[in-house]
Amino acid sequence: MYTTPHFPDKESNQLISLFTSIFSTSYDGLFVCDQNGYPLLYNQALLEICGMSVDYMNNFGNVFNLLKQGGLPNSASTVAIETKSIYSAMVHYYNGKKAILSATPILDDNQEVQFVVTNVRDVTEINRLQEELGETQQINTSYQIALKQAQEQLESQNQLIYKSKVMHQLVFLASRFAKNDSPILILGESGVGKDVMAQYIHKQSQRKGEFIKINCGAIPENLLESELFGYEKGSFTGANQSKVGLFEMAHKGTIFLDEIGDLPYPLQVKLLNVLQDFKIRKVGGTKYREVDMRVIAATNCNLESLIEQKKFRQDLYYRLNVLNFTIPPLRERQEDISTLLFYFSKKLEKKYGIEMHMDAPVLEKCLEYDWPGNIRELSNIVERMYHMSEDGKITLNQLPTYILNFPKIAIQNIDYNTSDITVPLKDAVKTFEKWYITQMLSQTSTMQECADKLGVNISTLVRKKRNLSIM
Ligand SMILES: Nc1ncnc2c1ncn2[C@@H]1O[C@H](COP(=O)(O)OP(=O)(O)OP(=O)(O)O)[C@@H](O)[C@H]1O
Repeated sequence: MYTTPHFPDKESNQLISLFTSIFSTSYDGLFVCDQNGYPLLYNQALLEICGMSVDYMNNFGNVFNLLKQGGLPNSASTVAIETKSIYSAMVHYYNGKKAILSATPILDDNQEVQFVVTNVRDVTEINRLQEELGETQQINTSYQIALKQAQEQLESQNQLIYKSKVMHQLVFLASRFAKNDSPILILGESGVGKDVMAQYIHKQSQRKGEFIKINCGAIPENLLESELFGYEKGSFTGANQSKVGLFEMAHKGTIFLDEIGDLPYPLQVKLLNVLQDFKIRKVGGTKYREVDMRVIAATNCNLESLIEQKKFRQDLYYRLNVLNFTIPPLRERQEDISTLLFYFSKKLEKKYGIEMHMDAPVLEKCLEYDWPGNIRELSNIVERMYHMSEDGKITLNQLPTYILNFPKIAIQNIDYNTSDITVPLKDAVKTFEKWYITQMLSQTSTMQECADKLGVNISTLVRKKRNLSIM
């Protein structure tokens, strides 16, 4: 301690009152005991930190006994008395407070302990803040991991991007379907994302095997069977060695049968047999093998109408249709248009390194357009606009004219009494046709009945439905 010339006389009462106020105004607990651990002095802060009363302090005897009886969780004074040196420790009091104790022995001329002065600093709040900080850091780390995963997902191929409520509900349903092994039939127009959805279901499932995709319409009929089932060596001319089929490759995984409506009729019964007992036999083989696979099929055809036309087996339809959902066309989920525009432009920016800036009228036009090719078409348009633009700036000039001139009309809105007709005849006829067929479909129970009432044959109706994007 340092004093100045103004310091009062050592004997004065002023000095005692000065020390008393220092003691009582200290935020730290102060405790002074003699060489036997009997308390001599303490302050209010000490009582609050340790959770003790004046009565208790006056009557507990010495600190050694108190410690033995468990009245204190820890004591620094006793150690300082025994070791004659300064001792610090951390203590967690019974009232929940945490403190750092620092006990300093005061030695006489013979180096014997006369007193011990203990400083008790409440660190409960600091500890709490430290814990909070630790927790915040942990949360922060987990957010960073989640953000990184989201970023990786965005960068990886075949991502399912959506914002609309209807897609949220579908993805939720798909996640539930992913938990079991029943066949799933995914319906929807071309380019709506059936393939992406099938992959999503596989990723969400516990299936460790591969996701195998086959486009049933793209492989010639005579090759399809051997592709699906595999073949044994010598089973036909050119089969120089045996080949594993796609069903077998999908063992423990998922087989995705795209364009199932195009599966040749004779193969449909073979697929049905596989779906019933999950046993396959290679072409030219004699042995059956069990396959554990999940089957997801997809089509943009109206299977019910194909059944009516005897082009698709009803029993196979029932087997495939255990779980099903229809992915709506893009024009019915406008919220997804801007999200997908943003997603595809980010992908291009990443690939080519030039930022893309889209004028607001371009987005408006994209929202008005009906996207018959759905997301596939949207993705292609974004790519085209990007490559046609100068420095990534997209204006209406980069939009194809058919989107630019696309009429946003609804048949119900055409005013037949006005002379101010601006819609081209071709578009007006198309819009009317779409409205008329939709009305007729809603009033009839089968495609055949609808075709009969419209006076067209069923294949015309199917073609018109597809061309006019009628679901
Ligand atoms: N929700 C989506 N998010 C991001 N990309 C998508 C989404 N849906 C589809 N795509 C992309 O659009 C394209 C067409 O999707 P996909 O092949 O899944 O459609 P489909 O319905 O299976 O079409 P088809 O009936 O012609 O086989 C693909 O490039 C796909 O990556």
